[in-house]
Amino acid sequence: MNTEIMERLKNGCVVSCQALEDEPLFGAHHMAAMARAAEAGGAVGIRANTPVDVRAIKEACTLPVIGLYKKEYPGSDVYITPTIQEVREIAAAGAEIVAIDATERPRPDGATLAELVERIRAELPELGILADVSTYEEGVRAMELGVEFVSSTMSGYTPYSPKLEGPDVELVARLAALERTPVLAEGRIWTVEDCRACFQAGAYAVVIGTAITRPQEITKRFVAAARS
Ligand SMILES: CC(=O)N[C@H](C=O)[C@@H](O)[C@H](O)[C@H](O)COP(=O)(O)O
Repeated sequence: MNTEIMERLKNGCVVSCQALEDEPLFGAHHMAAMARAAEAGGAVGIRANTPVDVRAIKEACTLPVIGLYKKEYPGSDVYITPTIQEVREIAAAGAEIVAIDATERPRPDGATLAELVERIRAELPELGILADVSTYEEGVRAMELGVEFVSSTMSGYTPYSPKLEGPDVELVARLAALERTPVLAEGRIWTVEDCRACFQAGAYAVVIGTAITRPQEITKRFVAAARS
């Protein structure tokens, strides 16, 4: 992929602008506004779900977009851009990078991670690949496949990864120590201290979602604090 875009992400904050159908801010218009706010605040990139949101965000701001397409298929637990079909749609919407599930769980179409990566390279050679992993072993495997980025996104969301309150800083540190593929820290980054800890652990960039773009969850935390 374009190395200039990789450089733009370095040492920066990526804001994940996602709202599912059952959330108050669902809709491409809201997500595009969130992306503009993130850009105004100095974010270096946006992470966004669905082709329609990616397209609206590309029109609304100038930042590189890490696109994903959450889709559930019967019989598979993999839901982040599970097959080549979703990858194609995300690329067509204008994302420079696609985030794919890179856990060891079986994909809905039976393809292995290696096969999916190979297919993306053959069909969409300009597209960067970000591997969403939940463990060190999955991160190493993704690095071996030559992806552009590995992210700690899935740590805490597979049955075999640790359930932590904050980000999995240790996973980021172990993968970053390999000095092989840029490692993004993602998942449950709630505070500036979390963010600093991830950079200190060697993160190439940090992805913050809920703490910036899910007001109902932010409200819940304050409400809980008010009652305690
Ligand atoms: C596990 C999973 O499906 N994570 C998703 C990945 O795109 C999103 O729901 C998260 O919001 C995103 O990773 C950012 O994390 P946080 O919102 O915790 O800052």
